[in-house]
Amino acid sequence: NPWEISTLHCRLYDFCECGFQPDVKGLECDFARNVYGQHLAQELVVNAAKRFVETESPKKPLVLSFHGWSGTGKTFVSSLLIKHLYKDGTRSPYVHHFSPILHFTHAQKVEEYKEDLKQWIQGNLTACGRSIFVFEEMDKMHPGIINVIAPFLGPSWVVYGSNYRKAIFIFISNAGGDVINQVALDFWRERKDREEIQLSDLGAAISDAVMATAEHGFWQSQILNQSLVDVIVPFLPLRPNHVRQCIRNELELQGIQYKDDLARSVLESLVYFPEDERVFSSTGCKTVASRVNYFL
Ligand SMILES: Nc1ncnc2c1ncn2[C@@H]1O[C@H](COP(=O)(O)OP(=O)(O)OP(=O)(O)O)[C@@H](O)[C@H]1O
Repeated sequence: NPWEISTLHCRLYDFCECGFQPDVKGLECDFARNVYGQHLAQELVVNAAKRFVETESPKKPLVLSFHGWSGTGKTFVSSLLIKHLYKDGTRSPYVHHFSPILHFTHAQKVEEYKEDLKQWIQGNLTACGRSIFVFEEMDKMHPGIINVIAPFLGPSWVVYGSNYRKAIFIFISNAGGDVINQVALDFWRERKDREEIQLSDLGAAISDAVMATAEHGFWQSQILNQSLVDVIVPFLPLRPNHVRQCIRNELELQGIQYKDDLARSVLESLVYFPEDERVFSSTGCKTVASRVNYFL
C-alpha cells in the first residue's frame, strides 16, 4: 500500500508533509465514543477522511461543509478531525482558523479582505500543501469574499511543485439548521429512529436553504452548484439523553463521579424546542460545562 510507505517516510522525516500523520482508525474510535447523536456526521466525515488520505494524488482538495444548530458538535468534530490528521493536532502550524467576525469586521473593506485572504491561503498552501483551513460562521461572511476562495477548492491548482489539491477546507455555519431540525422533529413525531435519517432526507434541502440565505458566504457563489463542496454534513439537534452524555463526560473530565440529581438540574435549566414538547436542546451541549460548574 503506497500510502503506508509514505506514512512511514513521514514518520522518519518529521518535516515531510508538514506533520500530516493521519490516523483514521483513531478518528473512527474517537468519533464513536465521544460524539453523541450524530450518526450522519460520523459516517460522512470518517468516510470522506478515509478516502482522502488513502488517495495519494487527490484530484481536488477535500471540502466539507458543516451545517446545524448551535452546540451540536460542528467545531468539536472539526477539532477531532484535526487531532487525528496532524501529529501536533490543533497546535499544528498548518491548521488555520478563520472567523469573519474576527477577521472581516468592516463591510467597506471587502476588496482589501479579498486580496488579503487570497494571499493568505496561497502563502499557507505554498508553505505546505497539506494545510487545513477552517472557516467558521460562514453565515456571517460577506458573500463576495468566497469567490476568492473558490479557485482553491477545485482541481486546478498545482503550482511550482506545490500541490494545492492535498489541502482540506471545512466550512461551518448554522445555515440549514432549521431544515435539519424540522426533519429530525418529523422523525421524532412519527416515532421513527433518528438513526434512520439519511443524507438524502437533508442534503438538497440544506443547500437550498444556504443558497436562499442572503447573508451566507455561499450565497450566489456557485460553490455548491459547481460541486466544489464534496460533502454536506448535517448536524442533528440533540435530545436530552445526548446532553446527559455531555454532562457525564464533563464530570468525568473534572474527575467527579456522575450524579443523577445534578444531571437533572442541568437538564431542567436548559431551553428546549418546540417549547411545549421540549424535544431538542436549543443550545445542544454548548453550555453544559458552565452549567455543570454552576450546579456542582
Ligand atoms: N454531538 C456532540 N457530542 C459530544 N459533545 C458535544 C456534541 N455537541 C457539542 N458537544 C460539546 O459541546 C461543546 C460545544 O459544541 P461545538 O462548539 O462543537 O458546537 P457548534 O455546533 O460548533 O456550535 P456553534 O454553531 O454555536 O459554533 C463541544 O466542545 C463539546 O464539548
